[in-house]
Amino acid sequence: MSVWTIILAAGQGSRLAQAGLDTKKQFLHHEGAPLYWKSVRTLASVPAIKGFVFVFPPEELDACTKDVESLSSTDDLSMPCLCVAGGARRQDSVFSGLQALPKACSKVLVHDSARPFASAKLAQALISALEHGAEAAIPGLPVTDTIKVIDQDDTVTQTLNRSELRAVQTPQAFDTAALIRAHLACEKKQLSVTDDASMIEATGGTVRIVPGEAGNIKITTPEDLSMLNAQAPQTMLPCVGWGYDVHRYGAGRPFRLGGIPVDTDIEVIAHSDGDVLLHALADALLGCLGLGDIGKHFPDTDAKFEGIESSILVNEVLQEVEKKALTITHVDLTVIAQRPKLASYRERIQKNVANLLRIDKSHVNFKATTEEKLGFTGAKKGIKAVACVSAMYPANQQA
Ligand SMILES: Nc1ccn([C@@H]2O[C@H](COP(=O)(O)OP(=O)(O)OP(=O)(O)O)[C@@H](O)[C@H]2O)c(=O)n1
Ligand SMILES: C[C@](O)(CO)[C@H](O)COP(=O)(O)O
Repeated sequence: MSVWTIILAAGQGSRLAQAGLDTKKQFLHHEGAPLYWKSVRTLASVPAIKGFVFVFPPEELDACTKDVESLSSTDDLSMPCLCVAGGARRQDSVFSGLQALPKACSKVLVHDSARPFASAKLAQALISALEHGAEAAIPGLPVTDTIKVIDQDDTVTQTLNRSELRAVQTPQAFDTAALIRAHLACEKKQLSVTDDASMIEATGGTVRIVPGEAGNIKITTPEDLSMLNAQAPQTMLPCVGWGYDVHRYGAGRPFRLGGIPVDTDIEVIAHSDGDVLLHALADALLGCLGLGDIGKHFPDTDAKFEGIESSILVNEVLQEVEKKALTITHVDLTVIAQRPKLASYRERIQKNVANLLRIDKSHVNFKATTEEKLGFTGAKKGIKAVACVSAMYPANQQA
């Protein structure tokens, strides 16, 4: 059985926008990734699931497609991820997703990215429920409030028998062909619905209920946002990484420090661009991550790093920082050189490193010193740099 999952992330989040939230809820940052990715991390562990189709707002499709590629490679997700543009209504977005499914996909889960806490066990139970011949299986919880029907004047017209009621959630599981048929039929009848199971019901199919999960809430209002933090209590622990690098002076690369070109006739011998400060910084970041050193990640025997800008190397290390949800808190950088004089570059280097690390410049300290004409720096044969990075990492993860 080939099961794919459609992750719906094309909504406008208008109820939260009205409450002043600038970012659409599916793109809120959560556990080091956009919220929509949380469900992928959960559902990818279900053996029957073979791929994902993401539905994004059309205006954000290109940027989101790149993000999905990068998240998928960071998480080593070994299954296909397709991205398509959604429509005005939820059901239009689902239909876009259905059209992107491969022919081999016999069953499909449709899931709101706004429900980030659905479990893999729930998805598995839904898939199993389909095996007994139903066109759809959906999670539902008994309602605990008494539900009244009202008219336009807010007058109660009926009290429903709550033992017959279920509050339904996503993911909802479907026989793919049946769901496509139901969508086409509802489109013809111009039927607007709030979930996909309603379409199966409207076209005479069978929808089974499996027990839903109390924690599987849909982030809809500002009150729900507090659940994001409540669900992920983050105890952060401190760590420190230290980096050191040396470059010899001689005919080679133009002098750069902290990503800034330095106006001097001194050149640096190097395989990369020879930015000794960014190399020390990259080593210190790798130190925090427990991932060795830049020699291991970017060997100077590899032609692809020849002449490479060191900020590119730092950016690659920063992807690891992101992956481990490390928060960089402070950076202290020291350059040791007899020449050139560097005092006038202090602010530019500080600002550039802060931009590179996406932290405030008040947390980047840059200083330069000499070794009183001693040693190889004193003899003006080369330059060295040391970097110290302080960071915080989530306690539930190795630094
Ligand atoms: N045109 C739409 C509308 C909704 N959704 C998705 O459907 C899920 C459930 O919808 P809802 O919670 O209503 O999200 P929004 O439509 O974004 O929120 P709002 O109704 O407040 O605008 C969300 O994951 C949302 O991204 C979608 O993909 N395409
Ligand atoms: C599909 C759903 O999550 C089931 O509860 C719900 O109907 C979506 O409704 P919304 O108004 O699009 O949030």
